[in-house]
Amino acid sequence: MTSLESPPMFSQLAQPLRYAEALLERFSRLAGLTEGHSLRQGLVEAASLLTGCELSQLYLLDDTHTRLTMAAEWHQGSWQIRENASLPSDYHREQLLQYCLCQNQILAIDALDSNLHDIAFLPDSRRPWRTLLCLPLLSEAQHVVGVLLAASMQPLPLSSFSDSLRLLGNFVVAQLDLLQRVSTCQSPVSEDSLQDKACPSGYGLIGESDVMRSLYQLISKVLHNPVNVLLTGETGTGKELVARAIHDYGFRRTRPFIVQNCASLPENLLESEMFGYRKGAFSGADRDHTGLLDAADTGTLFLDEVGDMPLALQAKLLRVLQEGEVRPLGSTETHRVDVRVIAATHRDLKSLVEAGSFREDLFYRLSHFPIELPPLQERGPDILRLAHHFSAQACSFLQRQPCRWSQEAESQLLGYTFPGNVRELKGLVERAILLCDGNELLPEHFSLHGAVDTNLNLRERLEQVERNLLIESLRRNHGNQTNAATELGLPRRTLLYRMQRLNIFPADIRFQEKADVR
Ligand SMILES: Nc1ncnc2c1ncn2[C@@H]1O[C@H](COP(=O)(O)OP(=O)(O)OP(=O)(O)O)[C@@H](O)[C@H]1O
Repeated sequence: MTSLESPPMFSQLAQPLRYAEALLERFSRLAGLTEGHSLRQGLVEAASLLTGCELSQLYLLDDTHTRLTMAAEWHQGSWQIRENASLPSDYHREQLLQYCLCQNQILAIDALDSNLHDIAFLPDSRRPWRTLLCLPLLSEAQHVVGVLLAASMQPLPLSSFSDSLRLLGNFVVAQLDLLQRVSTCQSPVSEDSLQDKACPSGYGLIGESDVMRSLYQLISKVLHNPVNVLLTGETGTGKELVARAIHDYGFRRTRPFIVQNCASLPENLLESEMFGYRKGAFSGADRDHTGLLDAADTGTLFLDEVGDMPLALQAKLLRVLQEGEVRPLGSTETHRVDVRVIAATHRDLKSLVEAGSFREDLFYRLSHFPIELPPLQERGPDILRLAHHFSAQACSFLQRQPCRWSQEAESQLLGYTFPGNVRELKGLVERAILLCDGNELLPEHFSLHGAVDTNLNLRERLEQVERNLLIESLRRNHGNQTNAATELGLPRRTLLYRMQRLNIFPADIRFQEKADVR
């Protein structure tokens, strides 16, 4: 007979082969479990029986990694149910757990001393706790996601179990993860698959509604044709995204794509940014500076908020569009550039032309090919496609499991008007993911002022609808009550009276206009 040598993992154990057999048996038992709670309980039972400890506990971090919860406990031969087993995010009172979790360090203490070690979180025992083992548990991605603890009143050599128990603990973590993934796939909400819903539908944009299909049609017409494009539509409808799509899928895709927001700089700075300057052009111009039009040469220049461009600069831009010529500040010479200009605005350029603040000739030059982006409200089921896409994106960014959507949360989104369009939806979903401790998104994770609450009676519901309409109009008019009143066909005094009656405050009118980092 050949004798089996004990692997190093078992070398310090008194009866390595018996232990290995028992461990194997636990592995195969746990592998057959298909319920999360039996797996968690199975692990603490195994840890206790394999080590001979009277106590074993499993702590797991929630999906947001802010709360550590005791997921199972085995004490004095049976599973325990403890209330309030959830610990605050810094686990500061449980220094031992904190050390193990935050440092990803195995902790084995042979002589526990309650004066030295803070062990108040351990359950009361007949005799003092004497030895303790804390093992950080890792996910497949090697992130610490929990702690397996074993404690005894006996002087046990607990460190000799640490490697094998850690393998068992990590195995259970992987099984729990698998079960969660399977349950997410089987949930009725995700029947038509999160993946399908989240898939970009055209040119990297999400949306399959008729209005979005018409948009893709228009985009396809200008991909290989260098006409100037004017993108219009409410704020947050995706104008910049479309501009990028036209560049990325068009014949200039390997060339530069430069973005300039015309509302973000004062006139002289905008001019020097766009056209560049020569050394000495103005005080402080101590060297030549290349402008954005040169940087975008052979590529695309995206001019956002073009309606805010000062009149003097509009004349210079017109010259670029007509002649392809640029003259930097402080230079007497012009040079040629080959730039495709895509302009965007959420303002009505025609009325700006009528008001004399936008040049008519530039308007016609820019709007060779106008594309209007539909407001989110007109995109029907795309609202949920986008919502699923943003939640999947946020979860993957946070390295957590995809969240399921409850039907109530979905209905609430569908009943909301989204004055900030896709940008607002994105922000709401990202916030909801952070607020969601479990893995199902519920209405309480969204603070939708405009959503219809089905518990209200008819009068209250009508008031809610009226309130939303007023807020929308005020937001559209940047808080200007006179303009909002005109838009709503009300005398201003009536608008003020209704605002007061419906408790509309300035804070309700403001919303995050530019949540995205450019
Ligand atoms: N169809 C879409 N699919 C996926 N994401 C979208 C879509 N439309 C917009 N977004 C996202 O919404 C956010 C706002 O889009 P974008 O900045 O392009 O809007 P905008 O119309 O240019 O806004 P503004 O007029 O305020 O400049 C971005 O994060 C963008 O990626």
